[in-house]
Amino acid sequence: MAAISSLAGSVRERAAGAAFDAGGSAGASSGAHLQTSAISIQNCSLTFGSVRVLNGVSLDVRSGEFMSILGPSGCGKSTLLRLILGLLRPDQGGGITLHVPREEIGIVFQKPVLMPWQTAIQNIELPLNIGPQRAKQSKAERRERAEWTLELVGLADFRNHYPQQLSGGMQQRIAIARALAANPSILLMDEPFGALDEFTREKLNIELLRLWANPDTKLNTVVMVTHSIQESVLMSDRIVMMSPRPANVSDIVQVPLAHPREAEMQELPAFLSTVREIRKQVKAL
Ligand SMILES: Nc1ncnc2c1ncn2[C@@H]1O[C@H](COP(=O)(O)OP(=O)(O)OP(=O)(O)O)[C@@H](O)[C@H]1O
Repeated sequence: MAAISSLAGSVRERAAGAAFDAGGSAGASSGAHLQTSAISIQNCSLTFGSVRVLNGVSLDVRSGEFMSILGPSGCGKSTLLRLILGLLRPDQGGGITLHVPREEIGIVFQKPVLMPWQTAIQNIELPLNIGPQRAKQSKAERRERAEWTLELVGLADFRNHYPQQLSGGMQQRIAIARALAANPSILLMDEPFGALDEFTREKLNIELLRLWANPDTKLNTVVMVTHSIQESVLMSDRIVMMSPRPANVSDIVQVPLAHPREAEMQELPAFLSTVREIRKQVKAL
């Protein structure tokens, strides 16, 4: 298995579904595989004590898409991910419909949350050993799966290193490998690259897109919370703009760029105009 940084050759063709015309009128041109729903959020509201956080949020995440969620700090983006995960329940509204089994949803947080006393490979294996995978796979199969994802994120040479012996970017790669080890079809990511320097961040942006497109993984749909407009445009098919709290979906922006994405695309007029459009909307919020 090649490391993710060299997987460009095995990228699954997403261009058919995501090659939108430069004018941005992509709604009708997206491929059929993007039209079925992976997650449906129907008119969900949520209040913490006296603070109303989400106010009638409705959103359909399409199967096969890369969706980013942008919005002001504290508006409820992480809360929305926790609703999808079933860690919170809406106190009003229709609810959340998952169109895949819950165990097919993986999560990556801003901080890698690795066990400092466990090596890279042990950290990846941990959820397999305590989660539903334990009953489904033998110890040897779980180890093999963990080794495979470690290789997938390009860190096979660091399998016996402890978290404190790894850089921040490497630790986040381990967290991504840990999420992928359970073979999710949907990955929820809460500011996964927010704590990284710009260079590492851009590198991991592209690596994640390669993983998403790699046909050897089951990963199909990604929902990523981010504070970076550039990152959201570089990576996403659609960007959900949330309003300030009590939050609602204020707009959904279709990104007029084809896949596979490359860092150099950030110089394209379509990239720059989308960033400008979103920046204008953020100012107006
Ligand atoms: N368990 C909780 N109990 C009470 N209030 C909470 C709880 N979790 C979140 N909140 C509040 O809900 C609001 C939304 O929080 P959330 O973390 O979802 O925002 P966010 O948009 O992800 O913020 P940021 O962009 O700064 O990470 C905040 O006002 C926060 O204080």
